[in-house]
Amino acid sequence: MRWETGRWAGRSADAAALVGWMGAVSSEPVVEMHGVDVVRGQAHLVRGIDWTVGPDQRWVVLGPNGAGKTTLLQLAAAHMHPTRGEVHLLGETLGAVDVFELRPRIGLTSAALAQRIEASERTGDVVLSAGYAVVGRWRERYDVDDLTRAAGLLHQWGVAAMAHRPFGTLSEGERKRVQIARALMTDPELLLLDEPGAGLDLGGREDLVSRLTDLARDRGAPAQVLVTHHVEEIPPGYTHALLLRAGEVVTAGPVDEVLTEQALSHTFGLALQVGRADGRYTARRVA
Ligand SMILES: Nc1ncnc2c1ncn2[C@@H]1O[C@H](COP(=O)(O)OP(=O)(O)OP(=O)(O)O)[C@@H](O)[C@H]1O
Repeated sequence: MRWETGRWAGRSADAAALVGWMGAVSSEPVVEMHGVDVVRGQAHLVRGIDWTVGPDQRWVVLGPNGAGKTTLLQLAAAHMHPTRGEVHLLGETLGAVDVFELRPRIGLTSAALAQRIEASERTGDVVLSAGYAVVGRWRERYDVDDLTRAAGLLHQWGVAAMAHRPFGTLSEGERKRVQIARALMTDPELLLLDEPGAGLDLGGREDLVSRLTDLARDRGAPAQVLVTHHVEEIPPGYTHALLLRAGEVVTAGPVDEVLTEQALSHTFGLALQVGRADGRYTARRVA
């Protein structure tokens, strides 16, 4: 397999400039949802969703447990179809496109995906096998470009030293970074991160936020959507926010305009005091 551009590994200054120029030229939305409902039995998982993600935008999706965040991400990953409404991804329409052709263009990390990785799988293979959208090596063939790209991503995400170790022996923080490297392996146009900070200690979270900040600020990087429960996990460089409560959008737009005390308090159903320093947010209950 081959990739046309080496966005992440060993990119030259000329190539970086070219990618930046191409990003500026292509302003087509990567995600567009209109009036989207997902219904299971009597339950509305999400309702009336209107949402557009541009190619150079970085979105955080915030909301309490059960708000519908994972459902929204599953739609954006082409892993779920809407019950009503329209979902357009990378210029294609869900329901009128072969999702198996669409999915390699979208990088996804989620707890459900992580659970499918065998503990005995070698860490390097976890990243490498993303090119075939499989978990676990079998009889796929990889060329030197594949190996170079996987090695570059393992290095970029600080897990190169563990490439030969079984995935199950890695710490939670290391596993999270390996999953992001895997999600980037196919050079996706859209990167979806479902709670990448879950289960990390303070050091692990800070390390992840700092790496995600670098990725957010990389002009050649894909559009990004990060789901979290915690404003502390929002990497500086994220441009937009969508607040979700009981399956409905509370508000969505530029991050500074959306993350107000009023909107966050309504979203989480408790009075919150919100702080911001050096591009990072904090929130705590009003005493
Ligand atoms: N198949 C289903 N049938 C009925 N209800 C469902 C189904 N799948 C999910 N739900 C419900 O839909 C709601 C939204 O679920 P979703 O996983 O999208 O929320 P979430 O915001 O990601 O939650 P969390 O933060 O806890 O992960 C939840 O109340 C969940 O119980």
